[in-house]
Amino acid sequence: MSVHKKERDMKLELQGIKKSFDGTEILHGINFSVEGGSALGLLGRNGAGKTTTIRIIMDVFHADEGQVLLDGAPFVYQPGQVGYLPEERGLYPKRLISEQLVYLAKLRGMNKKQAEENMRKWLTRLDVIQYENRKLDTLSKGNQQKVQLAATLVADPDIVILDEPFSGLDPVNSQILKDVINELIADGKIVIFSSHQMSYVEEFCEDIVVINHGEVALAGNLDKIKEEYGKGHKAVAAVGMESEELEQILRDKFADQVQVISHNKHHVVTQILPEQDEWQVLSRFKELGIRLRSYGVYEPSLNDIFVSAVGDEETPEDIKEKNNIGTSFSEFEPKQKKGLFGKRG
Ligand SMILES: Nc1ncnc2c1ncn2[C@@H]1O[C@H](COP(=O)(O)OP(=O)(O)OP(=O)(O)O)[C@@H](O)[C@H]1O
Repeated sequence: MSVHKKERDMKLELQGIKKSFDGTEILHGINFSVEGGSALGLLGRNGAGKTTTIRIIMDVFHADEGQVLLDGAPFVYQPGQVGYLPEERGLYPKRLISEQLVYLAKLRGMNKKQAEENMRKWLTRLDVIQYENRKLDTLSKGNQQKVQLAATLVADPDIVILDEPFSGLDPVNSQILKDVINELIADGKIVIFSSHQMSYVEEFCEDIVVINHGEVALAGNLDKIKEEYGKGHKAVAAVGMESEELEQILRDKFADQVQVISHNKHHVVTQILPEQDEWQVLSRFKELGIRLRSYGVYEPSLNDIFVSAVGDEETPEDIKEKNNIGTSFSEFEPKQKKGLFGKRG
């Protein structure tokens, strides 16, 4: 809202956030920050602690330790300043859409005229204005979702937190929402976007934070993370061979020259071992009669990065073990971790 600080200057920071429920610590010291005019992807497996983190920002829960800061000062939650689309949507199914939105806008500090104008503005922008005098539960799932989004944005919040906003939207409506999110970013808002749909995260999040078992497993600028992650890695594919078969050959016959990092349907990701020569690796393929279909720079997807960061660990002990001996992200570039990763513990 215009009464708040100019959005573009804003910086929201979480410092050392810890939270326990019934004596069990769920968040072990969450640190991240996000600035106005950018979107942060808040990622993590189910139960990692994303919603709990958001609820602390929203002042639903108090942190046991740590603090939330806005521009360096303790953040005092004000309803008009933050728009939150929770995973479990919050509107009343049996009430008129227009009434609910106007009510929410007034609750968040707007006068009646502003509230009515904004209700129409957002219903129009999201292409659901034709339903303003209908009850929510008479709309299709996708249109209900768009009304929920209008309710999130109705008071023009400076900070927008969206939990799986694309769920239930068809491609046309997804495009409308993508455009709206890009407009929010261009307007200088802080956008926190929590989703398991990596393609959307890649599309508009400048930075990401991956929470794993209540800890920040990976954080930073997404382009830089991709660069770091792909550094020194080659994606290899061979003619007439599935990735699994090629991976086995690499493990059996190339163990002195390359390390296998991972594989997917299309290729095996490798790293040449120190002191080894790439040309010798290529000639060994030739000696073994393996024709390469492709051999080139590995460009990781966010999905690859996410899986490497959180793996399939079930316990913190597994994470530690994996970070020491496995193929987790932190192993790839151990000396480059500083500044890119959040601290553990
Ligand atoms: N009010 C609560 N009381 C007790 N435990 C809770 C409470 N809220 C969350 N938890 C626990 O905290 C952990 C993190 O939950 P949270 O909802 O933050 O995960 P999430 O990352 O948002 O997961 P998802 O992707 O499935 O939504 C879970 O183990 C959950 O059971």
